[in-house]
Order: sequence, then structure tokens, then C-alpha cells
Amino acid sequence: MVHDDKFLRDAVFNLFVAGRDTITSGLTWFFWLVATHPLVEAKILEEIEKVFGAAVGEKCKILGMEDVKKLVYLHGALCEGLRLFPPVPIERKQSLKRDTLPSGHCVNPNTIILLFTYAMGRFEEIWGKDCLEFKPERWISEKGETIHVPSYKFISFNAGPRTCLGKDLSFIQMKMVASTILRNYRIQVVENHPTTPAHSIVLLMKHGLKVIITKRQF
Ligand code: HEM
Repeated sequence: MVHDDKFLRDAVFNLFVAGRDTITSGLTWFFWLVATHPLVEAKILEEIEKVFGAAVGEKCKILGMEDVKKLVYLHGALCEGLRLFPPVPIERKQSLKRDTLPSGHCVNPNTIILLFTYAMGRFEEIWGKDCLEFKPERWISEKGETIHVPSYKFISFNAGPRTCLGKDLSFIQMKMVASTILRNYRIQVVENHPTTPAHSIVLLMKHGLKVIITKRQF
């Protein structure tokens, strides 16, 4: 591998591309889901209050990296959003040479394989009868801990050797942003604003997310 200026430029550019619009997409769909599921919103707020206390001076603080790890319900809500609306909705792979997949399928050299992660997040065979419901509880065990779901099932960050390098960082960032915003502001979706996915490499909203933001009164 050559570590010259061009390599460095491409690596940095890759990090910008991989880590900006994906987080934007994940958070946009997350805020829309939370705004349209008031019970989930209430549970997220309850957890934030429980974990961080309700002292007035504490209200505006931004939660740290270690703090957000305690937000199990919020983690479940984010996973659920990424399952239903994976920021990378289609992945493209291409074989270099003839190979046989673990499933027994044979691929010829240069065969292009498209993985439809958007559909995989909504398969009844994979997620059960309630696969289309937004249910953060799906990710929480009876003991109240996060359930580990293998990445070959929860495919939104890809799986195997080319798994997303920013997976853990993404959860930290999204939890910091989501907890700070939800704790301080109420988000209401503007009525009749169309919410459709754009046909693009990253699953953004075609018309953006139009909301009314109100400061919460403490
Ligand atoms: C919700 C947020 C994110 C999602 C859903 C996501 C998803 C993905 C997916 C599906 C891939 C595999 C693409 C493919 O091979 O077809 C990938 C790769 C990658 N991601 Fe992310 N990503 C996210 C955030 C980030 C962040 C924040 C960073 C870095 C700061 C990052 C860095 C990377 C890199 C470097 C790769 C390439 C890994 C490789 O090919 O070896 N990602 N990501």
C-alpha cells in the first residue's frame, strides 16, 4: 500500500463521504419516527431524566461519550430507525473471480451482486410479524440490556471484513445529538409534508423533513 499524499487525500475524503450523509440520513429518519411515535418519545425522555437527573442546571448539558452508553432505550430506538431506514439502502459487490457463496450460490467473475439492505430490514422471515413496526423494545432484553443482533441480520452497517469502520462512533455521535436535542426541544412534523425516501445512494428524504421546533419548558 502506498502512503503518499493522494492516498491520504482519498482516505480523508472517504471518511467525510462515509460519515456525513449517513449520520444525516440516520438522524433525519430517527427524528421523524420519534416525532410520529409519542410513546417512544416519552420513554426516551424518561430514560434521559433517569440516567442524568433532573437538576435545573443539568438540563442544557451535552452528554459525554461514557454517559450516552447508558441510554439503552435510545440505543434501541436508533437501531430500529436504522433497520427501517438504512442510510445505505443498497450495497453493491462484485466478484473478482469465480466463487461459491456460503448459501451454495455460484458466482462468475465480475458478477455484480446487489444487497437490498432496505428490504432486509423489513423481511418478516428475519424480523417477525411486527417487522414494519417501530419498536425499540425489540433491541432490549428482559433484564433491560441491549440485545446483541449479529451484523449479518442487522445489515445497516454491512458485515464481515468491510464492516463500517465508523459504527461505534456513529452510535456515540447520534446518541449525543439525539439526547441533547430531544431533551431541550419538542419536534413536531409539519402536517401534510410528504415523507418519501429519495432514490439515491444514501437514503435521504426526498423533500427534507419539515418540522416545528419548540423549546421545552423546565
Ligand atoms: C449511521 C451511520 C452510518 C452508517 C449506516 C454506515 C454504513 C456503512 C456501510 C453500509 C458501509 C459499507 C459500504 C459498502 O461496502 O458497500 C460503510 C463503510 C464504511 N464506513 Fe460507514 N456508516 C455510517 C457512519 C460512518 C462514520 C461516522 C464513519 C467515519 C467517521 C464511517 C466510515 C466508514 C468507512 C471508512 C467505511 C469503509 C470500510 C471498508 O470498506 O473497509 N461510517 N458504512
